Amino acid sequence: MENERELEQQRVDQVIDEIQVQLKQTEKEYQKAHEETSSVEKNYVQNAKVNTTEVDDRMETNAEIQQQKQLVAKNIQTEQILKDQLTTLTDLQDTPYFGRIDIQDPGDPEQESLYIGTASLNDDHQNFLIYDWRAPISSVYYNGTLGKVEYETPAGTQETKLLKKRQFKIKAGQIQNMFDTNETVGDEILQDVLDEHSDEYMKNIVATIQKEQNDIIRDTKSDLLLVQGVAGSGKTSAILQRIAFLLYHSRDKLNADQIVLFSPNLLFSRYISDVLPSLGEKNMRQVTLYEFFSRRLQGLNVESLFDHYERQDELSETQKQLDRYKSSVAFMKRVKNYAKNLPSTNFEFTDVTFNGEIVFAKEDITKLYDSFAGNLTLGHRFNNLKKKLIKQLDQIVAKEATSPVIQDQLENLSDEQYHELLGEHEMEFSSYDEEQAYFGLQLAQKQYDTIYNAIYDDFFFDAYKQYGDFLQAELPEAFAQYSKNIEYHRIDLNDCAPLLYLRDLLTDSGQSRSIEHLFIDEMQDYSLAQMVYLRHVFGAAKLTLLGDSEQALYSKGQRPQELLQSLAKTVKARHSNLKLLNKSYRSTKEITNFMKAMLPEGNEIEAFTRPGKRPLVCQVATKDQALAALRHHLKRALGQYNSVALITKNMPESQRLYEELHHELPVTVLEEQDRTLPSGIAILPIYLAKGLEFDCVVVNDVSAAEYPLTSERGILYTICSRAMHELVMISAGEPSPLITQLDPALYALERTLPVK
Ligand SMILES: Nc1ncnc2c1ncn2[C@@H]1O[C@H](COP(=O)(O)OP(=O)(O)OP(=O)(O)O)[C@@H](O)[C@H]1O
Repeated sequence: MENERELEQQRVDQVIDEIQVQLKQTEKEYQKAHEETSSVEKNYVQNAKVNTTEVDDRMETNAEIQQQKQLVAKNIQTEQILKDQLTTLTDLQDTPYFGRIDIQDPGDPEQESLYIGTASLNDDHQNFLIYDWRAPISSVYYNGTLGKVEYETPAGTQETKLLKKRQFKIKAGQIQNMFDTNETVGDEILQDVLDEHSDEYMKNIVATIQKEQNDIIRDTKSDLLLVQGVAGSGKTSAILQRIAFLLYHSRDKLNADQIVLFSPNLLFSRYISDVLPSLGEKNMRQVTLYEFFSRRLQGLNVESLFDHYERQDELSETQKQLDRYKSSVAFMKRVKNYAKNLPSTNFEFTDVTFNGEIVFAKEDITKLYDSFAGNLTLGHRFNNLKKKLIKQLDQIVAKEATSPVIQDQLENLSDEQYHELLGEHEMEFSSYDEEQAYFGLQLAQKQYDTIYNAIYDDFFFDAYKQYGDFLQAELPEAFAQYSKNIEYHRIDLNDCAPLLYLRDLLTDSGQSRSIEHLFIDEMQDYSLAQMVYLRHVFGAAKLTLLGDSEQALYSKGQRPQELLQSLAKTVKARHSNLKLLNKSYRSTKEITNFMKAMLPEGNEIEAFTRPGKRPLVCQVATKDQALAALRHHLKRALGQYNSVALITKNMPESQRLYEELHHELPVTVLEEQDRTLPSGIAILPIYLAKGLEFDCVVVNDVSAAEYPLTSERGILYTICSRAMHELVMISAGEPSPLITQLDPALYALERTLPVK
């Protein structure tokens, strides 16, 4: 093997030589492109300043400017492509590849060695020096054990014989470790990766993708892919590598803007933001449910998922029941039914006013709407209404264009205003009058801009009132609270999806047909009603939903198969697929074994064999002692790890602990709008820690008083599962039954005797 290693190092050196040649070449091309862009830009600025007093001059300048503009845009694009190439080559220079497969195709006497890395590389003679990890043949590396193997290509299933599989760890161009493996992707390198301490950003996992994860990443057939995976099983990692794979697989048809990921919180959004760029791809669009609803309900304060969690404890049983109904598919069906059967006289239209005067009266709008045949679809009728209103507005504007006020403005038009009104258009006027008429109309239209926008944005229809009307008819018990909220410009989370659904159905709006893929992480936090709405919005998208029902903080999880069935029905999927991930990679074996014992069906969870300390339960007698223990462990962990988190059940507890600790320790409380993790110790409630991981997690109080109920299992489980290397739990008094019921061998118990 020593000899082999030398040979492999020689190859690495050769490939790096080639990379360096290409780097130099690309650098030159990039410089050239950059200079060209600068010179075209300079030209463009000078042209834009050309004298524009005469009409002919103005026209010519305008056409030229357009041309220059296009040229600049094209140059910038070329420059960007070259810049991306430079980044890829620079990354490859450090780690050209991580895997090798030796294969022999049927009927071919020769065997071939292929090397696999984060991007492909050819030499001048079109020899593949490195295969991209997403190339069809690369799947053999992740999937196959030695012997006959199959892999999917655009031309169909292919067969080959896998003779050797070799893994490398290469850093700064030097092979640090390499070995042959018969398994999918062997444990040793994975162990190495997982042993490392946490980082501010999540890393890509392409060198160590596991077979089950690979199946998720490369699934191109399902329109609903549901992944149910235990905490730390690589669900988030799988989605991100899947996005990179899809972008590669459909390079000509798909771009990153056509992919949306719903992420649990802003910290998470940033945490994962480096993975795709590290694979040479642009990031997909990311949004939290809160942002999504807030953008669609402008002017209202949308209740966030976090506020929603925080108020759970205050809700009466009746309110909880109402909430459950509003979250159901049945409720969304009622919304649809209501919309379908709504008589035009019950439409909540409103007056459209301009400078205090009514331009369109509510009654007239209703009459107009009523004039369209009832057999048209709702959307059609509404769109016809809009067109008609615009037409009527055009007439008002045309009249206004000849008014003395506008004529007066025309007289005093500056060059700047002239160009602004001309915009991007290339106009030729045969007479002075024609020119005046054109600009008169432009000025009048500008004046009425807000009204045009109001009509385009459906402001002549009051969706909030309409939903109130629906509630009164369908769920009168919920009406008072809803209208009080609206009065204060607020809306409960559970009202958002049904309200928007109603608005969209009645106004034929809100749908994003250009989105091809929708990903939802932490899907256990979404209600089925929200799923119905998201399906409605992203009607053309394929769905990938990832979750862990055990991490549902405030609701009971469903079994995966049942969940798939209800989701497939809800989103009307044709090819649904369920994938389970049972192996947990995040935490040490000891932490995973502790967590899994907490769950009734935890047996299915498999711990990755990375050894560490047993979780520590530190039982003390009083609150003061608990605080002292907390200080002690936080201080110790801070000296040892990159990231330490004190995770609480809710925000008030986080704030209280901050007050207790901030004089002595570098602690920061994280809020919902925070995007970055602080250095030092992060204090945060569990719902903000969703999807994140920390080297050491400290839990403030796991006493029976704090966690008396089995219904709180999800919370404790999710908190514990954020720990990679160490987990410390302080308990003021007897620990929760969720812990005492476990095999005592699973954790270390440290007791401080009560103070006499
Ligand atoms: N194949 C792999 N190779 C290397 N690291 C991996 C692999 N799979 C998962 N990991 C690591 O395990 C940790 C957990 O992964 P990830 O966050 O994707 O899991 P998850 O299932 O989304 O977790 P959770 O639901 O608990 O938030 C991450 O640090 C990730 O990098």
